[in-house]
This record gives sequence, C-alpha cells and structure tokens, in this order.
Amino acid sequence: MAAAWLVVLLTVHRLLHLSGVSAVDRSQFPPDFLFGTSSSAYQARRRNLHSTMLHNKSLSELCFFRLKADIWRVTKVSATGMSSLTSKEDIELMHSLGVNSYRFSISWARILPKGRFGDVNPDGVAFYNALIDGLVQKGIQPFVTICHYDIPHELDERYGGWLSPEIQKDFSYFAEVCFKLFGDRIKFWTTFNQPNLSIKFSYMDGFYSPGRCSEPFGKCALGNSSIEPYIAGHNIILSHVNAVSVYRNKYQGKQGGQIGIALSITWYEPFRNTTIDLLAVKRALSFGASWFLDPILLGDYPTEMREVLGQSLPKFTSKQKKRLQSTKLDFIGLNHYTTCYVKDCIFSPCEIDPVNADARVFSLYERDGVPIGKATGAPFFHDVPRGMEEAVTYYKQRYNNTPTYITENGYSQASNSNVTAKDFTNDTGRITYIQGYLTSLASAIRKGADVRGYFVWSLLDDFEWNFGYTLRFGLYHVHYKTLKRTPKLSVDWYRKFLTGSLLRRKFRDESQLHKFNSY
Ligand SMILES: O=C(/C=C/c1ccc(O)cc1)O[C@@H]1O[C@H](CO)[C@@H](O)[C@H](O)[C@H]1O
Repeated sequence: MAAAWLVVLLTVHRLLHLSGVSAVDRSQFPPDFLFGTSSSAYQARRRNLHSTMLHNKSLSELCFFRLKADIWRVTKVSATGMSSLTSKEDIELMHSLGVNSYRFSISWARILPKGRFGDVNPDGVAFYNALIDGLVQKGIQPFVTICHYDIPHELDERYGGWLSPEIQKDFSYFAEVCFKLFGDRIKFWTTFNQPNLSIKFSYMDGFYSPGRCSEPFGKCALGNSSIEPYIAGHNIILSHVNAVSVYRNKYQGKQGGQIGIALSITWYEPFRNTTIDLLAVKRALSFGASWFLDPILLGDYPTEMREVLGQSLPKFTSKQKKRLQSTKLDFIGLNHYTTCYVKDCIFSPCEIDPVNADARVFSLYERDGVPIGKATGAPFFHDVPRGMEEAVTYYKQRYNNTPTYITENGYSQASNSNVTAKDFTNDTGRITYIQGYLTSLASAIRKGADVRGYFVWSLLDDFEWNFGYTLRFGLYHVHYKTLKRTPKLSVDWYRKFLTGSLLRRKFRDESQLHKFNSY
C-alpha cells in the first residue's frame, strides 16, 4: 500500500515538473509573510517637474549606456501621458492578484516642492492619502520608501544635494513630515532605496543625475569619482540615522511601525578559484551593501573600504559612532536580481567596471564562453536563482539574522520594433525566473534566515531610468499610448502561487495536499 502511494506521489511530482508547475508553493513561507509588488514614484507616475533625477545634465553623450536620443524622445512623449499609479483600477489589479502588500515611494518634491525652505503641497498629501487609504481598505499593507532617488530640485540648486551635510536636515525634516501625515497607517518605512548603487551612478559614473564624475571612471564636466561618492554616502548614512531617531523618539511608540533601509545586493562569485579572485569577491561585497549596512549595524565602514580608499573615505566622529550604535534599524530591505563573476584588478590589469571599479574588481557574466545564467532583457541581470539563497545567507550571517524583506526581485523584457504585445504577455521567462528565485529563497528560510517578505519588481511596465520605456519589468503589460494594462502569463502564475491553487489544481482533496507537502 505504502509503495503504491509512493509511486502515485512520484508520478504526480514528475507531472508537476513536466507541466511547468513549480515545486515552490505558498505554504513554504510563513503565514504572515508579505507578498507584494514594488514600484517607485518617479518611475510609475507622471514626471514631476520639481524633482531632480534625469534632467538633461545626466543625459550626457558620455554616459555609460550611450543613451540614444530617440529613446529619450519617446520617453518624453510617453511620460507626459503617463497616469498616476493610484487609480482605483491599479489597486483593484493588486487586490485581484492576491498580494497583501505594496511597496511604493513618496515623491519628496511632490510633498515639499522646496524642501524645508517651503510649504507642504496639499495636492501631494491628498494624493498619498488616497493611495494609502485605498490600499488599506483592500487589506494591502503599504510598504513605503521615503526616498527612491529623486530629490527636490531646489536642494540641488541651493547646496549641491547629497554632497552637502545640509541635506541631513532636509531629509529628517521630510521624513518627519511623512511620519506625521501618513504614519498612523504605515507599518513599514524604508529610509532609502539602494543608495549603494544609485550613488555610484550619480557620482562615480555620472549617468544618473546630477551626472558628476571624473576620469578614469567617466568623462563629465564636473565631479570627482574618487571622493564624491563617499561624501554623498556619508550624508545618506547620517540622514538615515537622523530619520530613524526621529521615528523612534517621537512616532514609533504610538504608530507601532518598523523602519529600515533597502540595499542592492548583487551576488558575486570568483571568476577563477584563486586567492586574488576570492579577495575580489570580499571587496565587491564590502563596497556594496556593506558600505551602508556596516556603519548602520556594526558602527563603521568595512575594513576593505578603508584599506582601498584611505583618506578618501570620510570618518565618523566618536559622537556619530555612538549614535549609529544606539540607532541602527528594525529590518533590512534587500533588492536582489543577479549574480556575476568578479576578478581582481589590484594585481591584474582591468578595464574600468561601471559599478565595481572602486572595489578594484571587474565583473563579468560569462566564463570560458559559458554565461553565468540565462540572459534577461536587461544586459546587467542574468537568471541565477542560487544567488538568492547565497546572498540572503551571507547577510544573515554578517548581520546576526536581522529581520529581512526582499524589497525587489524581477525580470525584464527588452523592447524593439519586432516585438509585439502578444510576445510580451507570453512571459514564460519571467515565470521561470520568479519561480527559481522563490525556490532559492524558500531554501534560505528553511535553513533559518529571518526573511519576512518578498516583492516583485514591478506590478506594471514602467520607466526604467536610463533605459526609458525600453525595458519592461511589469507583471502587467502597459500600452504607453492608451495606458491600457494587460495581464501577462506571470499574473496568472503569481495569483495561483499566492492562493495555493498551483497545487490545489492537482490535489482537490486537502488530505492529499497535506500528504504531498510532507513528502
Ligand atoms: O538594481 C537596479 C539597477 C541595476 C543596474 C543598472 C545598470 C547597471 O549597469 C547595473 C545594475 O535598480 C533597481 O531595480 C529596478 C530594475 O532595474 C529599478 O527599476 C529600481 O528603481 C531599482 O531599485
């Protein structure tokens, strides 16, 4: 009898595999786990005329992506027609998808067009109140990023944005306005979205606003790639600390939310199994998320950064170190998309790497002619599911299993004139990608990682920074002229995953489902 059961189960298991049904299912994650989709204000909405992000300065011909003028023109035309992602329709899409959380950012310039030097904009406040209330009504937990790159243009003009310590005052002012206005309904705040990557793009390569850099990292009119990224980073860390202390001292007690920061965590593997490439991996990790998480959680910058950068890396005063130690955060947000190989550039000659050059490493997506994983629409992301478990486990160990949310993970499709809307909605590559990364995440959780949520980037196709509208990350396809949303196959997959019906389809009887789970 038992043997017969085993045969049945094995056959069903095989069938599930053959039919492309994932082995991962909702029950492998804790019941109160947050599953959501992720977005940012600048990318999902009409362009905000007051904010600084991709104004012309950053569209220098020398930028790494060598952005073509025609992409930008298309971007501009479509951007003016983009509607806000607050429509009842979009909240309804989320509701029917079955997610229990939505990650979005608040446009700083929309709330405070002139930072602390001007008034609160009531239209902006009404906009976010409507969004938050709409989500809460549908049982969708708002998961809010206070700053996802864009800042009021005024702050750039007055004192040079992140390069001035003045911005620490502005950031905590803005954060406090958010806590005061929206905090009664917000249980999750993140101060910043992946400054470890955006700062490099803004001040090391110059391809995000304000487009500053110097050779050999890039060619820009102004900037200093060896110093400015770390000044900006220092101001971000101190801004984070200020905002967290304001929240802890004045709001957390009565509002009862959690506050953290989100970082980009590419996973790195050594190009060759040599000591120098293994050290290159350590450096790449230290110049990545640990640039921010080490000071915030361990009190100072990673030793690898100090060794390479010396005096170019700012120092925390002993007073600031005490504040870091007593403030910290409640959770870590991790944005994870890809793994790459890295090789040493201290003992070996290298070209300049656009993201990792400061760590004296070079990154590659291929070894001996074999790609590290399947290509995606974005040249900088490959499908390498094992990286999720590796990375989550690394940060679990380094930061003593601090509660963690995967604030972004997702897959993009590249547009060109030959691709039809139908090709976009038939997104089996995205299903394979998400399924693989969730399987890897479930394994990390099973081994003890305190991960509490996962967000797909993104609900809708949107504005992908220097790639404009040419990369589509959405579960829903957006027709940029009509703004019509069409579900891709991945919508159906995610919905079935969330309701548990991926399995239930095969096992209508719950007792069989139970047997399958324990097997
Ligand atoms: O992670 C990245 C970008 C990485 C990268 C870009 C260019 C390179 O050359 C290398 C890496 O952004 C995150 O992932 C998303 C999808 O991209 C963005 O839309 C989000 O705004 C951002 O949080």
